[in-house]
Amino acid sequence: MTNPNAVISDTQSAIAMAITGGVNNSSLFSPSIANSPYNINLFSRNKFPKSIENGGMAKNVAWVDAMRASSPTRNHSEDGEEKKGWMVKHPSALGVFEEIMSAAKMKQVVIFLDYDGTLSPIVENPEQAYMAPEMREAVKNVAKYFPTAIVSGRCRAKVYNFVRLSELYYAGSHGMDIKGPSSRKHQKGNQNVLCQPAKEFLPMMTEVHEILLEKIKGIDGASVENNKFCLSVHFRCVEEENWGDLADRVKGVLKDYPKLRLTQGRKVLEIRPTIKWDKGKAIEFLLESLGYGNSKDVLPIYIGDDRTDEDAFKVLRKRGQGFGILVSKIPKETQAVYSLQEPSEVMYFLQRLVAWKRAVARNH
Ligand SMILES: O=P(O)(O)OC[C@H]1O[C@H](O[C@H]2O[C@H](CO)[C@@H](O)[C@H](O)[C@H]2O)[C@H](O)[C@@H](O)[C@@H]1O
Repeated sequence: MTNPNAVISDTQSAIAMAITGGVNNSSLFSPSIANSPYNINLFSRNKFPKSIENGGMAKNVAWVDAMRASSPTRNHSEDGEEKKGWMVKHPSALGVFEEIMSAAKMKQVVIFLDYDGTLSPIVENPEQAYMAPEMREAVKNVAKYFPTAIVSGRCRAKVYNFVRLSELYYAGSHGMDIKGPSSRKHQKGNQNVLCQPAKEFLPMMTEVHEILLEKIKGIDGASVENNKFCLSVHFRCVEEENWGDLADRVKGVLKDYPKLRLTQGRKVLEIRPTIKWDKGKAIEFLLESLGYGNSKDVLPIYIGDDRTDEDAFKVLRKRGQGFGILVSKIPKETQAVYSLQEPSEVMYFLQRLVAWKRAVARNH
C-alpha cells in the first residue's frame, strides 16, 4: 500500500523544485509550506531527481509535473486504502460534528470560508464559479450567529459579487485586502476594518498583468485574472503539451520582478508580492479585529480546499485553537484537522452549525 503522505510529499517536492527552478529557496514560498513540520523533508535536495536539476528541458518537465500535481484528477485514491488511512487522520467534520460542538461550548465560534472549491464547485471558467442559492442561504444563516469571513485568492470585489452578503468580512487577494461588513444587519461587525498590506505593489501588479496578457497570447485556453494584489494565470483549459511553454513565459516575465513570487493553486499559477502575508496572517488580523487576539474563549473554524488555505490551517494549529477543515475527495498532506468531501458537504456542515446554535439558544 502506498503511503498517501509520501505520494503527496513527492508531488510537493516537484512543485517546490519547479517553482524555484532547481534552487531550494524557501523564501520564495509561503512560510507555512516551507516550514511545515509535515514537510520537513520536502525541501531536501537529496529528494529531487537528478534529471530535474539539469536545467533546460528537464526543468520544464518538473514544471509540468508540478502543474499536473496542482489539481490531481480523480483516481483510485478517492475510495481506496490510501483514502481510508487518510480519513482516519483527518476524519469527516460531519462524522465528528458532536465532538467539534462540544469544543465550542461557552466559546465564540468564528467562521472562515475559502470561496473556490469550498463554497462553489471548481469549474472551467473562473468567471462562472457561481455559488448555489442554498449555499448562500447557509452562509447567510451562519453569519446571523457567528462572525463570518470569506478568505479568497480572488480580488475582494469579485468574490463579493459572487457571495453578495454585506454582513460578512471579506479578505480578498489571498488575505491582502481585508474589509469589514458593509452592513450591520445581522452580526456584530466592525465596519471600519480595512487592511491592505501590499498596497505599494498595486502599480507593479497592474504592470505585470498587462505584460502577462501579451505574453500568453497564442497559448490556447490560457488566461490571466487580475486579483488586484495578486494575479492568477489559469491553465485548466490549456492542452497539457503547452503547460511547459506557459510556465516558461510566466517565469520569463517574473525574472524582471524579484519582488514577486510564484505559487500554485488548482490548475493556476499565482503571482504575488514577496511580503510575509498570507491567509494565515489574514485570519490572525481578523481575530484581533474581532477582539479575540489573545482570547481563550474563541473557536475559529476555517474551511478551505487549496494549498493557500494551509497557511490558515497552520495558524490555527499554532494557536492551539479551533480547527482547519480541508475540502478534498483525495488524500492530501494537510495541516487541517478534519475533512469534508466537497462543497455540498460544506453546506451541510454550515446548516448543522446553525441548527446546533438554535438548539443551544432554545435550551437556555
Ligand atoms: O482562495 P480561493 O477562493 O479558493 O481562490 C483561489 C483561486 O480560485 C479561482 O480559481 C480556481 O477556481 C476556478 C473556478 O472554479 C477554476 O477554473 C481554477 O482552475 C481554480 O484554480 C480563481 O479564479 C483564482 O483567481 C483564485 O486565485
